[in-house]
Order: sequence, then structure tokens, then C-alpha cells
Amino acid sequence: MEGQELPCVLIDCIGGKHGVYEDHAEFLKERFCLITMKEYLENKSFLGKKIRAIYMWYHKPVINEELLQSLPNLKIVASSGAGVDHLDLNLLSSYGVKVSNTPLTVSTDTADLGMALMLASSRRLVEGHQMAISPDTEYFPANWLGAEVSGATLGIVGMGTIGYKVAERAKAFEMKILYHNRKQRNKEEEHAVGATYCKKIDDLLQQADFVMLAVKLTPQTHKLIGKRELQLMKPTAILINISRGLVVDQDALVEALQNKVIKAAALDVTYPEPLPRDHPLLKLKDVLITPHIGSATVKTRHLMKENMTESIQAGLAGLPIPNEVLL
Ligand SMILES: O=CC(=O)O
Repeated sequence: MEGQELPCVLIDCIGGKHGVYEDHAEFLKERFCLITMKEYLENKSFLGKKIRAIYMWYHKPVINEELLQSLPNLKIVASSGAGVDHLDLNLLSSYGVKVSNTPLTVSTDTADLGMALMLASSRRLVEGHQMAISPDTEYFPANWLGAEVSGATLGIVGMGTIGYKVAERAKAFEMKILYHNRKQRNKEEEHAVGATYCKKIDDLLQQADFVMLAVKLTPQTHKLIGKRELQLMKPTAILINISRGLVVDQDALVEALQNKVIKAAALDVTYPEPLPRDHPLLKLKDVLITPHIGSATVKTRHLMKENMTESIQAGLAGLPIPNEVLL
């Protein structure tokens, strides 16, 4: 690359709680001229014309029409993760900007986390830990009861890449697997993991001991699980959400948990994130919340960075973009 000008790529910032990891930034700097939002805002008219791609790490920087108008040479937005509900795809397309994501990279870890949430909530791991480390050493594990995962019925809502990986894992736990897809049934995959298709989500909700949400957030899945759906679930059932908070009507979930309509919930996603500290979900004993960490492992985040880099390079070279998100 010596002697050649590196393409300018906008990032939010480096380091801190939300920025691009320092070692990722080093990798990126060998390939791109990185411009942080702060640098861009200080010299908008000059840098705006130079920026050709946005490396959008966990939804940052926020892209709106004002930003798009000031980046006349923007060709591609590489977004980390699978979901693209934080992007206005129509708006980007109207500016001729392509979009990529990293769906395959995140699926294994997200499915692993789904299993971890299912096991942790059913076996009450967080409560158990609190008890084990409490000053009161006179606790009685003999009266400690959870729900069994092995052999139980798992209902997967959304058998996409992540949902399928959850099913593969659940098979090893000898679970009975039900699934519901809004659009298509995949008989081959279904057969491979021994899953049963439920045309109606209601059938799945009524039978499952664990309901795992792995759908994309779209207008059709917005608050897909509300009061009616929660009431269909067994009073012993546990709801696990590894998709997006807005797939669940959170007020209805709080009410269902308070009234023991369902047993428990394990959520990697909520709305907003994080929840306000006085939110009722944070006060309920049968709720386990993780801070949206589906893909948060060293290996996956590293692969995401590589995928995003490849997409930017392909987009700028006019080549087919790996993981291009089409409208
Ligand atoms: O939430 C994470 C993702 O969309 O991959």
C-alpha cells in the first residue's frame, strides 16, 4: 500500500465503552485512513468529501440524512452484527449507499448464549451464586429446585441461522424441538435437527417449556410476544430473548411475570438498552438480563472486524460485497 492513499473510513471513536477496540483500530489503520466522528465534525467540509465508507461498530456512528448529505462520496456502510433494524435501508439506498452486515459470524456465539440463558435461568444460576457467596453459610441446597432442560420442549421462534444453531445444540440436550417461522418452512433443516414445524405460533407457545426468540426485528415481529401470547404459555415456561427487545411487549412481560402467568424470563436484549435503573424488570427475581452480549467473544468480534473490512474493500473496488444487505 506504500505510496498509495488509503481510503477514508468514518468510525465513531476508538476505545472506551462503545468505541472500536484499540487492536481492531490498529488492524484497520493498516488498510484505511480512519476518521473519528470528532475529527470529522471539526473539519466537516474537507473530510466529508474524503469519506468513502462507514465502519459502523455496534450502531455507531448514528447515520441520519444530515450525515448522508455531507458525505457525497460515501459508497458503503459496513454494519457489525446481524440485525440491521438500526439502519434506514431505504434512505441509504436513495443515496446510492450499499450496506453489509456479519450474520454468519455472530450466529454460533448468539446460539451459545441462548443455551447459556436457558440453562442459567432454568437452574437459577445467578440466585445460586448469590446464595453461595452470601455471608449466610447456612443455606440449604437440599430445597433448591430448578427446571430440567434435558428432555424438555423448546420452542424456537425464528429458525434462521441463529435459530437453527440453537436447535442443533438443543438436540444434544435431547430436547423436543418445535419451531415457528412466519414465512418459510425448511423441511431439510427440520429433519436434520429433528424439529417439528408449528404453522401457528400459538401451538408452539402452548406446548413449549422454553420459548426462545431468534427472529429479526421487522414491523411484523414488533411486539410479536404480547399479553395474549404470554397467556398462551405454560405457567412453568421460561421466555428467552436473543433477538431484539422490541420483539416482546415489555409491559406485558412485566405483568405476566408479576402475576405468575409464566415462570421466568432470560433476556439478552431489552428496550431501551440499558434499562432505566428503576425499571420493574430489574426488580423481579425470576428475570435474568445480560447486556446484549450475543456475539461478545474475542474470536467472533475479531471475525466481524475482518468481515466488515472485506465488505468495505469489495464495496470500494466495485466488487460483489460479502454479506450485502439487500432491500
Ligand atoms: O445484536 C447483535 C446482532 O445483530 O448481531
